[in-house]
Amino acid sequence: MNIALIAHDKKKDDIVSFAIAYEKVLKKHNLFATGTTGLKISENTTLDIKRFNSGPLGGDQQIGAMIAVNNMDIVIFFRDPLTAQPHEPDVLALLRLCDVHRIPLATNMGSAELLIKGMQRGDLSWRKNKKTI
Ligand SMILES: O=C(CO)COP(=O)(O)O
Repeated sequence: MNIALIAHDKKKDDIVSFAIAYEKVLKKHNLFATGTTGLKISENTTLDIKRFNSGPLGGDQQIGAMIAVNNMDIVIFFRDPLTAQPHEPDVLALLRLCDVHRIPLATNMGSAELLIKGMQRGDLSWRKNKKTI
């Protein structure tokens, strides 16, 4: 599976904790991240991650482009609902594309855990028959 990991600054500690907790599972998949999120995860785990630009510099859009061509299977995006982001339109566009293309999306730790556990038990195997909309 291709999995995107993204977090706003106040949620970086959460995504690092998540990556550490699920490192063994995540290691078996192709991981992608926005710039700073990917850096923090790399510094704290042994995970191999393809890093895109930082979010405000287009990283959300780069991940969105993968979603648009049906090349992303899961998006884990710990967004900060209490802080205005300079690139809010990009954030909304990314969330919107997940819904357009029916890509499983988790925006907090609880839902991310459910997604990963579901993936482990095969709940997302329908993603193997990747069809565009
Ligand atoms: O801003 C982000 C998502 O909208 C995340 O970007 P960074 O991982 O570069 O901090």
